[in-house]
Amino acid sequence: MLTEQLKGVIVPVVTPFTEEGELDTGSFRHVVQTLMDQRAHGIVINGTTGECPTVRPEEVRLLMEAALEARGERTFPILIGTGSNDTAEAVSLTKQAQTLGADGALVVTPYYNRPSKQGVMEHYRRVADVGLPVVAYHIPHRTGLELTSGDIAAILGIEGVAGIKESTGGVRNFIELSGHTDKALLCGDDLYFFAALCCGASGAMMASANMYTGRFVEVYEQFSLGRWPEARARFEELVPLIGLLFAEPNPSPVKWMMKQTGLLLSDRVRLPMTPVSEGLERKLAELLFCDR
Ligand SMILES: O=C(O)C1=N[C@H](C(=O)O)C[C@H](O)C1
Repeated sequence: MLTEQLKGVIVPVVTPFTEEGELDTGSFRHVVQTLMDQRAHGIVINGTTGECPTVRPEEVRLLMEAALEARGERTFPILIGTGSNDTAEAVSLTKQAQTLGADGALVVTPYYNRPSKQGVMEHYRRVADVGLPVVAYHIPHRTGLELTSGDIAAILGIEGVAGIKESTGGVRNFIELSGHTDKALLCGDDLYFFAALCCGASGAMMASANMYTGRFVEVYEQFSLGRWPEARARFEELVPLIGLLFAEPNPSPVKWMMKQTGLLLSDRVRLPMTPVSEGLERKLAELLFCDR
């Protein structure tokens, strides 16, 4: 069951493009390999950080093939983002993810059309019926749909839903859900990573962990060993980085950094996403420089 594997640092991987905006599967394979070498606990392909709105299903197939190649025989959960505000499409994308060999699907709540709670429940029931474990993704500031912890508990009660990625910008839902579900609670808000662990999260899905993955993993490892002050100290070291990576729309800042460190050949994003400003480049460079 995927639920037990949904812990630690799960990285929503960036989708590398060439300078011309074509998919760069070679860099993607290299990034996945690096994430595994740095002890990440899993990845998400085609998440928000993977620029899902502009990545086509055929490209998701190519990314998955590259990730499977990098994984080899290792145990390393690979999830694919299959969310849509059209239930039929979310079902179809989840079926595709299952066929491609994914271990689970990350399914954001239906955005923009603001369905009723009943509609949201039915959406998840239909997607979970595909038979691929589902991680629901609650991110009200992006979707325009806010759920209560009671609503989330109801979604977690659906058979086939393995966990929730929670990005409400706080820890209240972790406090209210922890101890009331055996499904995985994952933090999807990088700045709350340590706080969420303290409030019952089993791990996090964080865009920032594309960079310095091993350091994010150390926070989790220290926490798991009960060394909370050490975990907190490690996390505090990462706070300035997280701040800068979200100072402009994700994933442009993290792609820029990954290019500087040689992880990516290009920091190209697809419109409507735009490159980082020169001002932010300077701040990111300072952080990279100080780190050497
Ligand atoms: O790609 C993701 O999944 C994440 N996206 C969030 C966002 O961009 O809002 C941030 C989080 O780190 C993971």
